[in-house]
Amino acid sequence: MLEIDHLSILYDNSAAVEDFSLALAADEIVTLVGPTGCGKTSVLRAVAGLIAPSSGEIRIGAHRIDAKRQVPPEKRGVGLVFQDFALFPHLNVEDNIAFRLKDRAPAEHWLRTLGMEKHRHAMPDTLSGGQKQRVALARALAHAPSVLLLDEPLASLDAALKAELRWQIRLALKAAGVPAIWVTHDQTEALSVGDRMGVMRAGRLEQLDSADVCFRKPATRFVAGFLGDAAFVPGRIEAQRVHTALGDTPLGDEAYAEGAAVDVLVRPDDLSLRRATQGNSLIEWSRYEGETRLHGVRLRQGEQLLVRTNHEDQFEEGEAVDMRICAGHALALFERSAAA
Ligand SMILES: Nc1ncnc2c1ncn2[C@@H]1O[C@H](COP(=O)(O)OP(=O)(O)OP(=O)(O)O)[C@@H](O)[C@H]1O
Repeated sequence: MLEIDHLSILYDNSAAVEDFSLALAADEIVTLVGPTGCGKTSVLRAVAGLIAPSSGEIRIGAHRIDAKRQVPPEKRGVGLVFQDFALFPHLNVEDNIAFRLKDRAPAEHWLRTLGMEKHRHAMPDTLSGGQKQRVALARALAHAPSVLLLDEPLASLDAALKAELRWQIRLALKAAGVPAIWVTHDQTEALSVGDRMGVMRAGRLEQLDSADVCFRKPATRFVAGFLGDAAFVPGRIEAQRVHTALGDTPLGDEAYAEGAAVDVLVRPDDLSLRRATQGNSLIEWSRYEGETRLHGVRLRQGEQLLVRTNHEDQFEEGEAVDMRICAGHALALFERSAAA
């Protein structure tokens, strides 16, 4: 059990984390994302016991930690997995995993579960990055932590390995039933492996929700833009629909007065393109992405929007097109007066 209650962390009187609250459910994985320097690692360091809270309280099982009451890191039952693996270079794989364990059965279990059985006698410097991270994870889980903290665990691995390993890590955490905070710079990772995700900005948690809610209904324009390409198209509420120059879309469950002026969050896959000599836009550029193509499309009134289409939809630079909102779901709305 981990509860973080109104945590603030100051370094030299400068706030790195402000009023941060998070309670993890029994086997819940929460990913933490945000721009560099927003305070993600500081939250983990405070939970691990490497720094003290300046104010607020952290509860880990029966331990209560605040500015005045500290609990040494080794007594907290917190497991750590870092980007740089932090394996003991002089111990082989199985001894790394079983380090300081009286009963080696959990080490054996996680060695096998994470597919490292045939490497049990290998030394760390003979392993690939992905294998090292499996060993680090196996070691952390073999010690039965009450909570696991992962700080950029996949940052030093290549893209294909990242995609495979992040899912293996999620499955292992779920099998272990251990709650975890998983810090990452990678939006795709944050969106795919967490039960919930927290988006931080300048020390504060700006949104804490499921990935789907954060992506589709971001609490702020910052969250909208941080999690993917985002354009804000002016719209007006009329007869329970949102009307824009690119067509109209259903109104969600937000309460907006008839006639209200809004900005509609439009992502590249919410738009479609159709060749039309008198269309509302011109193709400025197109980029092949494999399964899809990304197009920079300029409205005749001036603004450029990004549109993602199937790879079969090819357009020439300068070609006239009609750009329309094609999303079937309600798009997120922001008050027109809200500051960007
Ligand atoms: N030991 C320290 N002393 C002084 N300032 C620090 C210290 N550690 C971190 N900071 C500052 O606190 C802020 C938050 O840092 P932190 O490492 O928690 O951010 P982060 O979101 O993890 O960043 P990154 O994504 O780059 O790892 C930053 O402004 C950083 O410069």
